[in-house]
Amino acid sequence: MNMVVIGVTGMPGAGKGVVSRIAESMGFRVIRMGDVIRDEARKRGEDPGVTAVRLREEYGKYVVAEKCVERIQESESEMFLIEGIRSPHEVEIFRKRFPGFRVISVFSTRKTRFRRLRKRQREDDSQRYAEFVERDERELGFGIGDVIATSDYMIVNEGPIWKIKKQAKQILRKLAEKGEESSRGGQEDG
Ligand SMILES: Nc1ncnc2c1ncn2[C@@H]1O[C@H](COP(=O)(O)OP(=O)(O)OP(=O)(O)O)[C@@H](O)[C@H]1O
Repeated sequence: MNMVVIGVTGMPGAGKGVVSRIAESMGFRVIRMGDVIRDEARKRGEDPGVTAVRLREEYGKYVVAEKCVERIQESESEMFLIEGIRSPHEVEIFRKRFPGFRVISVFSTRKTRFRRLRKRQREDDSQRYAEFVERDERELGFGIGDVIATSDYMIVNEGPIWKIKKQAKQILRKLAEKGEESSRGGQEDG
């Protein structure tokens, strides 16, 4: 089977994690760009938001994507899902390294996302709307809007959770099958 590499993008709280967990249950190896940054932030004793910006300043805009490529190349798996793509430069890297790379974006309104994050309460989740908006702005500054606008698939996640799970499963199954077809010499549809 040919390697299948899929990227997932979306604003904070949109539901990327839900898609990743479905992918994991289908046998995908999930690589979280946020974890790459959080690991580094922990080492530096910094806030992950600060590290995200500094890493790019210190090593350039490709650094997080390059770290993900390394993790993929070191792995034995055949199917990968990269969660948390934030810039068109990152997409460029993955497209170059992995032919057939596809991007799925997840969209939810700001109102819905804030409500979800307030409930989730992860270390970098804000209880204050102003902080939440600041985080949104930071992500938009990386060019995530362009990645969403040019994605190959879009899931609108405003309904019940089973709905996004079902849609994610359908898309992932299709992309996994494509990987199998191309390894048998089938045509890719571009
Ligand atoms: N359709 C939904 N209905 C109810 N809860 C949902 C739905 N989608 C996501 N959630 C919940 O909202 C929270 C945020 O979703 P998730 O963690 O997947 O977002 P994310 O896009 O990965 O955000 P981040 O970039 O901040 O990690 C989670 O607790 C998740 O379980």
